[in-house]
Amino acid sequence: MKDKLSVVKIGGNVIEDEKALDIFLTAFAKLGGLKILVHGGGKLATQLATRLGIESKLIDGRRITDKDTVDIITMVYGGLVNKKIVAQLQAKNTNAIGLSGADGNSIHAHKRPVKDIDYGFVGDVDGINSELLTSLLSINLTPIFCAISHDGNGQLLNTNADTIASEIAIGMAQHFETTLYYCFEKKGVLLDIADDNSVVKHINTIKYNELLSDGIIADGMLPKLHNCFHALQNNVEKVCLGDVSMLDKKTELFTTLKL
Ligand SMILES: Nc1ncnc2c1ncn2[C@@H]1O[C@H](COP(=O)(O)OP(=O)(O)O)[C@@H](O)[C@H]1O
Ligand SMILES: CC(=O)N[C@@H](CCC(=O)OP(=O)(O)O)C(=O)O
Repeated sequence: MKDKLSVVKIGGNVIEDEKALDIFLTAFAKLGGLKILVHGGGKLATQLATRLGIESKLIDGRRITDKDTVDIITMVYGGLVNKKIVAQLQAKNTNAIGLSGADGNSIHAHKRPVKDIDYGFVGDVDGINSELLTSLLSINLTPIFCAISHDGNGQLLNTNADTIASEIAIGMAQHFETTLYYCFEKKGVLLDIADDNSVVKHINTIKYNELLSDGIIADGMLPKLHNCFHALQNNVEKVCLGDVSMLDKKTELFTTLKL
């Protein structure tokens, strides 16, 4: 029998709100068993870029990452957001260790090839160092990942945090019975985006295709669910989407995805 592992991705709107972040980190600290946290911080990167007079360009939610932008995301994701989360978890008695994909060669990627669009320094993940993560977990450290990978030739690469979370879950699924949680500000996948309680509780492949063709899934939810099914197709046991009460088991109202 494999041990259980939870890989949790925290959404951008939760990171931005100090109170919501504190509530989330309290729930994450209390979560039993082995766990890994993944965060982005896209909106904060856009805000810093604006303050520095650098324009942000996103296509379908993916950031065009030129040389200046890779510096900004390193400062914001790898620095500010990652270290704040680690410090706050230490205060909640969780021995967290902050990592980018370059640290311990934990997430290896290659620069996305230019097709119609040149995304610049954006990485598509080749694989994760599951042995390193297993060792860290075995000495009671909780890895906290930002949305940065590396190419092995000295280049840091920007990688969407939802993708980092699903790739970590896939890589770890060979060692652990892995559940992937996407924790954001909504209660789950909603049938009606204006109705917070219209949660679709169970989604399988057939339901997923129905929701897609009915146009119920839009914006950030499109790549998120793509990542979810990619994880399920690659040995991840279960994927759940919901707000913080999903994590501290205070509600049954969240979305569970299975193939
Ligand atoms: N059917 C849906 N149910 C829930 N959220 C949806 C749906 N369709 C689109 N969304 C949007 O997807 C967003 C979550 O994706 P994203 O903006 O990438 O956030 P995150 O930072 O949490 O990854 C929600 O804030 C919501 O506005
Ligand atoms: C390539 C790419 O688009 N990377 C994302 C990484 C951050 C992220 O995913 O943040 P959220 O989860 O808060 O949206 C970006 O720079 O916006």
